[in-house]
Amino acid sequence: MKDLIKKILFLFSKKEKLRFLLIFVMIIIAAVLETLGIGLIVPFVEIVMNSSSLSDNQILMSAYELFSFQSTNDFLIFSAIVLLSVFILKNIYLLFFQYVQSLVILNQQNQLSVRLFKSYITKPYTFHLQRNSANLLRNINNEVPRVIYGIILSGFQLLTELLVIACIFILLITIAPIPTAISSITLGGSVFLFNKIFRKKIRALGKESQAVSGNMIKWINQGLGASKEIKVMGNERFFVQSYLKESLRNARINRFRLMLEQSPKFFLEVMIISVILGTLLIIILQGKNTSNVVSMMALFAMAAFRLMPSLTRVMALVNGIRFNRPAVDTLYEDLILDTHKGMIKSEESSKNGTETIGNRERIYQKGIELKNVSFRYPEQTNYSIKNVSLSIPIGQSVAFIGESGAGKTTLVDLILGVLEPESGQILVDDISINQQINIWQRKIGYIPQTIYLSDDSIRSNVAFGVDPKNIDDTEVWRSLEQAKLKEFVESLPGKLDSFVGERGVRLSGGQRQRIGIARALYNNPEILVMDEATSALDNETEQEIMKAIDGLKEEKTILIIAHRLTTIENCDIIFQISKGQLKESVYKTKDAYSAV
Ligand SMILES: Nc1ncnc2c1ncn2[C@@H]1O[C@H](COP(=O)(O)OP(=O)(O)OP(=O)(O)O)[C@@H](O)[C@H]1O
Repeated sequence: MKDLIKKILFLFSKKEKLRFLLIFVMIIIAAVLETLGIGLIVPFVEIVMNSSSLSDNQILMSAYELFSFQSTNDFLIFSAIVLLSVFILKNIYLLFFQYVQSLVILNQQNQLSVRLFKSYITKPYTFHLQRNSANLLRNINNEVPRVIYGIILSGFQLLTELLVIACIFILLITIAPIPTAISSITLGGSVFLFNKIFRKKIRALGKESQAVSGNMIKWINQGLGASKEIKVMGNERFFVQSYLKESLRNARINRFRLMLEQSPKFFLEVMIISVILGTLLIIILQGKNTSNVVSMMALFAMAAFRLMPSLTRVMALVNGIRFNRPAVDTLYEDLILDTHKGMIKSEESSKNGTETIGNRERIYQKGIELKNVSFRYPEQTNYSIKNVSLSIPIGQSVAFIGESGAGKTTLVDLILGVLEPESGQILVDDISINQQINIWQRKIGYIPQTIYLSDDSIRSNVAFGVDPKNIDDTEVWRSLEQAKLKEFVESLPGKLDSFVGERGVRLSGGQRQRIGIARALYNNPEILVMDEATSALDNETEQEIMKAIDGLKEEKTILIIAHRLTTIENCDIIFQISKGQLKESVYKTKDAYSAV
């Protein structure tokens, strides 16, 4: 419990917590108004049924005298107006409360989802290598609402119900201490036992439900994501069956959960009836007179009538909170990791703050230098890069070659700064890239092996992640021309506005690759990094693009990972990588040689 509260408090800022406190206060006022409304009906009905009861009620009598009513009927009309006004005010308040509650709750849900998305998108690349995107999607879309509704809102409702129960308990214990004490112990004990028996099961179900909902998204993602391969292989059935299996697990969990939600009601009814009967027997055995017994009976029956739904709700809410508990753990773990990382990052940037700002417009002059760099992927024992030292002078074009799995992509990812070396240093113009990561990455145009295209226009795919109102069409056309795609785009009826389809399905493999190249060139980067970017192209197109890239050689530093010798024939330096190590360096131009 303490741990749960600590984690919840961590998830929200001080301002957000205050907003929740406001909701809680408003819930209590709503409960008081609800009770007041019901409470006022009883004396009103009493006066209607029997006007002489007016003189028995001190409060009513003083109101009667204060306003100097002439007859009971006048007083009745007045009471009816008061009662109606209380109900109108109460309902206006409740409407207002519902509005504030949905405003705060939905806003909080929104804020937490955005915070989580931001945290995922800014996490190190290694985080994404280890986590399945289906689970991240589930956390943002399903787990956040589970925390907001299943924990926060349920928590407030639980507190309100406990408050009501406490009030009724105080009332009962002052009127009939012994029967109340005995019945409370019996009832409380059995509720405690019931909870103890099912506590672990509910928590386990909550955890399982979390895993299952992630798996369900995963199977849909995989099935729809590889629809072509699946069609060709004809194994649609496997994916449908795998989804069905998870979906059935989900149904079983929900069936269990619903049973556990419903069963307290039946369990409590039996318990309350036994307690009332037991209490009556105690009262009778205590030898009190019959009229006293009848009024006690009425009191206990009324209390039971009010307590029953409250207790049922308390148990259902406690179960719900337990079921949804794993969602808090997941968000907490993902966000606390982010906070620590964020703290390190902000410390680093403040340390180098002056340098970072001062060099925003800097142009690299010397080169990139790797000093004894080693790297291992998380949870791996083998090093993917071992003790690599090399220099890349600015303005040179460099090729990385080597067998499949040699470590070329890993080495380039280290230079890009998306992976961090376990040991060694990567310097650009004698400064570690860690200390200038934002500036460094802004200077790079990167073309990966597989280009991710969004279901958007060619314009937005080339100027990827740029606000549409800031996109410069001249630059888009310029980069399309450099990527040898201008003619094709000009031939399309929609030109730059043409949509490429999900993951670019409306384009050929080569066209997709060239959009990727245009994207990397859009910002006119100083450094161009190509990871087998032309491997999907036919020889002729590749030659054409490489010619265009060669044309950029004067102004850019170019890093290319390539398999085909034709791709690298014009490079100044060739680094051969083998089993994570630098096996050979070939310097083809005098310039490159002297610069190293
Ligand atoms: N996310 C990862 N987790 C664990 N090991 C990885 C991961 N990515 C790559 N590796 C391993 O690191 C080594 C180097 O991989 P890398 O992708 O850098 O090779 P490569 O030379 O680019 O190969 P290719 O030419 O086939 O693309 C390989 O042994 C690979 O299995």
